[in-house]
Amino acid sequence: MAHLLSMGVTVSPRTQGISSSKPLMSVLHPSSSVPANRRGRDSQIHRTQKLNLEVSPHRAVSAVRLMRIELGGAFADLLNERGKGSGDNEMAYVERTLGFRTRDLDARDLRLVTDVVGGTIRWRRFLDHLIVSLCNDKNAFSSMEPLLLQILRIGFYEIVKLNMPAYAVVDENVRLAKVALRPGAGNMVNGILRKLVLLKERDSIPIPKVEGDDRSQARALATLYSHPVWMVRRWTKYLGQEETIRLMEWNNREPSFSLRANSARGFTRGDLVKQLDLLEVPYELSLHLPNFVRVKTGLQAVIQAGMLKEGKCAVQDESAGMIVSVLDPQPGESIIDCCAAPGGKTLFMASQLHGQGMVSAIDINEGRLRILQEAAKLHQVDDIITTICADLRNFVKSSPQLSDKVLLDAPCSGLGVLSKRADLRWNKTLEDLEELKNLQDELLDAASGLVKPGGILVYSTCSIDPEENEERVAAFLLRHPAFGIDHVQKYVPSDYITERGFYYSNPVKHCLDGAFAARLVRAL
Ligand SMILES: C[S@@+](CC[C@H](N)C(=O)[O-])C[C@H]1O[C@@H](n2cnc3c(N)ncnc32)[C@H](O)[C@@H]1O
Repeated sequence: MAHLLSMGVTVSPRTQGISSSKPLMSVLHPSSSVPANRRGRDSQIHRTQKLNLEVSPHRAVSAVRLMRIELGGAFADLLNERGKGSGDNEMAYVERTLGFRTRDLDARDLRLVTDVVGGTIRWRRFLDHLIVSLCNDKNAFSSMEPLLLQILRIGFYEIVKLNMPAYAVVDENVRLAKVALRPGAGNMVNGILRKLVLLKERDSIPIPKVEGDDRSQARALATLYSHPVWMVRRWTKYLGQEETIRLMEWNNREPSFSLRANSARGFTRGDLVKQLDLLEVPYELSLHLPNFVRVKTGLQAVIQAGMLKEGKCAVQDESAGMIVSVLDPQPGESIIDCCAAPGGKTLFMASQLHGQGMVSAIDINEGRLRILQEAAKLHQVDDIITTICADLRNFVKSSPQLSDKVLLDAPCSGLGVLSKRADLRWNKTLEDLEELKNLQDELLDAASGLVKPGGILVYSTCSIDPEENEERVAAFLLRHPAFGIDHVQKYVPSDYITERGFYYSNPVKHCLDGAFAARLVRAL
């Protein structure tokens, strides 16, 4: 289940003359790869010879992970069991990339890697603004080699945002640059970081001023709160400047997570709470969903205790859980989940059928669908889930099957989950949004063809953008007069209901991910 949480990262490659398809090792150390047949035989000697006890492990691991994310389009996997929980896996990357290992990561190092990688990605625009401001030669930034840039970003983040002891941060990052690159790189890191420390001591870090016309203000806010300018402009238009700032502050906070006890395995919220107590993981009970608890810290302990792997619980935001509440699955019903993978909502819906009924889970992505199938077995709901790998738009043409309830959890911009998906803000463009809107319309048309007369169609997204939400529903209703809005008052708390009777969770107001759902009923 942990991979359901993977943070897909495809930050556009900052190529700087380096092809993103080249392995990182060949980029940094072209001659140091070890032939596969020698690796086993020499591994013990190799491990000891390459061990570097001077470099701080969390910084080496963070720098390499940031490189993988930015150059390789790798997955951040901030919560992935293999990515984060296993120091061995990380260390193999470090060794392949930097040419040495550090001592193994302990629990504190692992927490620091999560904080530093997530924070450095979130604050990238702001950190780069500071780095550019402090470079003597402005070209130095644009031509900076990728590893050096990541080391600088880490140092800046640790000093400015984590308020870590400044001179220790300088020393550690200088050492990393010297060992991983060359002495000259260490000197450069030393010069820039020391400048930053001085400015911080004098309280004169160069902060952009929010002034001038709308465009200049948006640019300054985008730097100050580290978001793309287009997002700031768009949100200012819909929400006003104050709310936009609050939203960006929310997106920059460390996210909290919710766990859903898997009732299909007979595991209750009471059982979950007992286990969390044993693991000393602090939690709050969800006010709205009986199977959910919120955890701010300690998710790693839950993962390491094997609770996700055993299918006892799943990580699922309450905002996503309430989309299932809007659909309101009942035992005996036939449900089609049109864009199902990796299956968070499919599994929750299936658990509510108590073994009676059927969920058909359709998705175009075979790999993600496989994750769903495995999770369904773990969660002991595989007997009532059928997976279908298809483009929904084609599936509907060939399928005569009509269902009681249809969920279309549409592909969307993800603008409601930027606090959890640290990198997402840098991957999305305004053009993506336009393309997505067309796809959402086509998928809505297709999904509506699967609803039986009197049946329910739920359209949902994890976006806070009205053009992906209310506007898509309004356009759909114009095209499909046989459908009407079914007010969600019976299904979610009133605080989450919009004027038009849709479900909407607002990150700033509800301290959850942003999500939207419309419940539409087909005339008899
Ligand atoms: C927002 S995600 C679904 C998340 C899922 N409902 C959950 O709760 O885990 C959107 C999904 O739509 C799928 N998708 C995109 N285009 C599709 C299409 N034309 N037909 C079917 N599935 C599609 C993607 O592969 C992706 O898995």
